[in-house]
Amino acid sequence: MKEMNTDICLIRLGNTNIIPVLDPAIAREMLKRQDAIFANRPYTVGSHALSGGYMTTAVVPYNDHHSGPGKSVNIRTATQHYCGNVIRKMMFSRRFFGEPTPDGGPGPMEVEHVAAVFTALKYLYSFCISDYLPFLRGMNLDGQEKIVKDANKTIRNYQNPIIDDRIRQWKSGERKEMEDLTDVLITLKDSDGKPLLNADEIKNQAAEIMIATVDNPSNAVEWAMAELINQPELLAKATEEIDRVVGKERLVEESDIGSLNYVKACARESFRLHPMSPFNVPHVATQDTTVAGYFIPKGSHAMLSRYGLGRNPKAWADPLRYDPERHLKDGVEVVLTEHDLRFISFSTGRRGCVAALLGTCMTTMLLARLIQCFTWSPPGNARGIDLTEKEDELVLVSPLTATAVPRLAPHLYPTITN
Ligand code: HEM
Repeated sequence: MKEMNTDICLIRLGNTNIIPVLDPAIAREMLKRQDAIFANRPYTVGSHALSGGYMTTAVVPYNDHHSGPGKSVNIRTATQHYCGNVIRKMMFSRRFFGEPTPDGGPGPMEVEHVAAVFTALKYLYSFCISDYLPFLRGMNLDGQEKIVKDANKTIRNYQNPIIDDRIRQWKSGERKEMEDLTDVLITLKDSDGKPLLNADEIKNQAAEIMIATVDNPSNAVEWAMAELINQPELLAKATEEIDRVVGKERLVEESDIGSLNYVKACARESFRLHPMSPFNVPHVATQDTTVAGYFIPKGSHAMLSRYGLGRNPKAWADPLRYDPERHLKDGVEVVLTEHDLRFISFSTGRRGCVAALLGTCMTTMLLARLIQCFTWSPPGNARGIDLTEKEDELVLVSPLTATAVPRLAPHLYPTITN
């Protein structure tokens, strides 16, 4: 893929009639502005929002089993809801919708919100006949349109009232300070100083950000944990690195990420071997081009195989083996981006992910905290984790469940408030 003609301009297709596509220019501007908002705070966006996961308290209630044999934890719930918490905090200044469960776990409203986001994501990559024959739109021939519309409605039912209220606050002058990404979207201006986005556009962008954030980090961390629990010697190395860099007196912070090379190598290996989806989002060539000797006529749909690239034996020795150490080189910092496309994490180029830094922070922080905070083993009497993939998706066939025993002092497991 290195031979790719850089003049090629790729744009994105796929269920776009139903799921809005975030304009990358707006996204970049937004992320830039967001940095500025948080720069004046005593915390960075990362350390504030990223510590908002459930993994230390709610999913693994500390007092239940600190000195006991440990408790079974659904790691998929923890990783998916962590991502939901982080992006809701950044978008709407609130981690949760509704009330949590009595033990502090994700309550029914958040479960519904996050589930709807994952449903929308699942169908983003599906072949949908009306994407190719638009006159079929609205007929719900393959059932996908209704599923995605319902999911989209659920997402918006939670988000849109907050956005409407926020627009009202800005109009009435009640709100003057920017707090989060909703404020950024509302106050973006065009070159004439007029609001860049109307209410519907803001709602579309918010829905897109929610959809863009949650699947990759949560899936990569779930797979990394499954692989590491099955290879305890690798888990021990990651734990040793965290204890050496961070110690056991405080939690991993965003500022530690640069030094956690082994943990990042584990996450990077997870992106290589276990991508969230078999293909990158579809693109279309806007002009004739040649890639690796193959002529690609204008208008062709280009689907890069995430699965195929990451497991290509020409690029990776023993490609099916989970081996984080293949990414370690003396004196070189491990990153989760891969611009040579030997596998796809954030992709690259004009339509590559706009949030590689945030995605790296979320993934590394989540994985590092899970490893730092608990000693993990297979659940019950199981001898290992079943690494079978689901038949129609690349996720683990069943949500990863493992036994967790806290390994830090009790005061380091704070109760998270909104
Ligand atoms: C580990 C985390 C993440 C990974 C691995 C990831 C990966 C990707 C990939 C593979 C694409 C498609 C690129 C292409 O079409 O070639 C993409 C696009 C995108 N991502 Fe991410 N992403 C992550 C997190 C995020 C987050 C946190 C946000 C926003 C807050 C985000 C926003 C976007 C947007 C807006 C696009 C569309 C860009 C465009 O179409 O031009 N991503 N991401």
